[in-house]
Amino acid sequence: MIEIDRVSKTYETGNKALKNVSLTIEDGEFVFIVGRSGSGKSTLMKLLLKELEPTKGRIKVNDMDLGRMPRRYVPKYRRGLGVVFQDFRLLKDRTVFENVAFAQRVIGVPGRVIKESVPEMLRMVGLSAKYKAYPRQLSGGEQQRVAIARALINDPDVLLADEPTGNLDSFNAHEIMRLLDEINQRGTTVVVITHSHELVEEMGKRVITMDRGIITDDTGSYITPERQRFYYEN
Ligand SMILES: Nc1ncnc2c1ncn2[C@@H]1O[C@H](COP(=O)(O)OP(=O)(O)OP(=O)(O)O)[C@@H](O)[C@H]1O
Repeated sequence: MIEIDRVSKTYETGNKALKNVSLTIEDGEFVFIVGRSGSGKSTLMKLLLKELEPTKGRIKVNDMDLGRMPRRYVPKYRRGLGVVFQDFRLLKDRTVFENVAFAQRVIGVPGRVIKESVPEMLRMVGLSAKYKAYPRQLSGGEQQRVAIARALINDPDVLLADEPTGNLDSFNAHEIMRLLDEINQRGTTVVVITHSHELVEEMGKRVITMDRGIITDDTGSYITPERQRFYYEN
């Protein structure tokens, strides 16, 4: 569960990126975060990744209070989250297989396990045939699938995706959304930041709208506003 409790973030420039934002995302939810440029979406993502610290308020992920997390634990915490970006961020000089395997190698997963886990993950994202290819030999949609496979290989509870379809055409964007939905059906909590109204409407999921640092709308949630209020008042 992700619990954001009265969080504000003011940058050194005086820019108030988030103003007293409270939000709960339950295990297993699929949530879109939308809002125009500068509304605070990426700031929220960076706070969740503990790349930034809130100016005020508290963030808990799976009952861990990020503000009290020892520095040495942060890399391990981040590895527990799957992250996907608009620009894929693959290793250009490594194959598809190696890009996914790398995430396991760095945490010391034995080679014999990787030999089984990577092909299985590539099957899940529909890229079994391309395991030997290099990123430059793949389409944008395929590169994003590799990035998703890499994000999921260590079995995170939460997948955070920042504009995952921003560089894709409409067909590939739909395919990636379908894949994220499937991943969510398998039990992973999925949080997607996007500008695409079309995709958001089609998916029929919870949509959190941000504007100038506050949440202006939260629809389609299976947590009622009453429950949210109860939670924060108790
Ligand atoms: N490092 C920074 N220093 C100062 N101000 C910042 C910094 N990063 C973001 N901001 C400001 O904080 C506000 C929120 O920015 P943020 O990047 O979170 O918005 P966003 O909703 O993700 O926008 P976009 O959709 O364009 O990515 C903006 O006013 C932005 O200019």
